[in-house]
Amino acid sequence: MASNCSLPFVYISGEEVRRLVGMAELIEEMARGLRWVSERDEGGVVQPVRTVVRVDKYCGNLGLMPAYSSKSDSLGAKLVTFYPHQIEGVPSHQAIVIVLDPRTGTLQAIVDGVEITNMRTAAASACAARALLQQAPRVLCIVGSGVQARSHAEALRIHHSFSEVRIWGRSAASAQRCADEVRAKVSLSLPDALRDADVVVAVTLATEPLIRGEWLKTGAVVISVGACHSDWRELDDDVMLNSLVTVDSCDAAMKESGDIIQSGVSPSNSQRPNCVSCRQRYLQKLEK
Ligand SMILES: NC(=O)C1=CN([C@@H]2O[C@H](COP(=O)(O)OP(=O)(O)OC[C@H]3O[C@@H](n4cnc5c(N)ncnc54)[C@H](O)[C@@H]3O)[C@@H](O)[C@H]2O)C=CC1
Ligand SMILES: O=C(O)C1=NCCCC1
Repeated sequence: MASNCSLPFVYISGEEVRRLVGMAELIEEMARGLRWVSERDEGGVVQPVRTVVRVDKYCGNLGLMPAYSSKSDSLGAKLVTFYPHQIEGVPSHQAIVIVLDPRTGTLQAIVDGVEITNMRTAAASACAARALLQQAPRVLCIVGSGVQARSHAEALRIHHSFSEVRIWGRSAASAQRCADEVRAKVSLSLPDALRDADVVVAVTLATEPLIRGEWLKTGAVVISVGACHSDWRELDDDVMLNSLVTVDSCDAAMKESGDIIQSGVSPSNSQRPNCVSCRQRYLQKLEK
């Protein structure tokens, strides 16, 4: 169902989102949006770090994510729940997005946010890979075999032709299903999956470090998507302390990224420029 014309606003389903938005186009939109965010005041984006309401009784979380962009003149908010202890048949992440008229504040649309979250997250990772890779990558390793594993396999192939895509999952059966769906190879051992990988995507709900620095190729680009809670981890201290750590928002990373908070990496340390705009300045400095 695309919309209900008897309502004063439209409802856009996940299927409709998928039909209306292509991944390649979304990657370009994300690149534009990330640039505006990095430009701070000049970019015209007002996007406070999200508020996360903990639903401790059920080990759940509710994220409230409002934003306004003056350049695209768009106003809205996403409400997202993430419940790491999955119940069979219930997605671990569920969301809706509301779109408001920026001139009046009137509700214009309610959009299913599940598909948006799946696609947008992977599109942002594809932008990061494109910006950070120094040369054409050969091997992609995806750690995790859920929804984000699938969307990342799609998004990262748009700008790169990998000769090998590997999937590792803690459940071999789930990794195999995911690998079959995305035309990848399943790896039963994590160190083997990571060996010589040029791009590594971490998309699990792990709460303890899974990926060790000693298993990574020097120069690998590691895209950390999970561990988006101060209590969660995916990367060990070796990875965090011996890498150039680049984030989209220093404020959000310092509040939410378990890998950054618990390893003690500081985005304010100028020797390790950690946000996209700091990195751009750093790269310019290197070129001089
Ligand atoms: N940074 C961002 O903007 C976003 C981050 N995420 C995060 O990405 C991660 C993946 O999300 P989805 O694919 O949607 O979730 P999902 O529930 O579809 O898949 C999660 C995967 O993690 C695996 N897993 C769970 N616990 C594990 C453990 N201890 N060790 C190894 N694997 C484990 C599961 O078996 C499953 O393969 C989550 O942490 C999620 O919160 C999701 C959306 C946006
Ligand atoms: O940005 C998002 O959307 C999410 N981030 C962290 C986990 C829930 C969804």
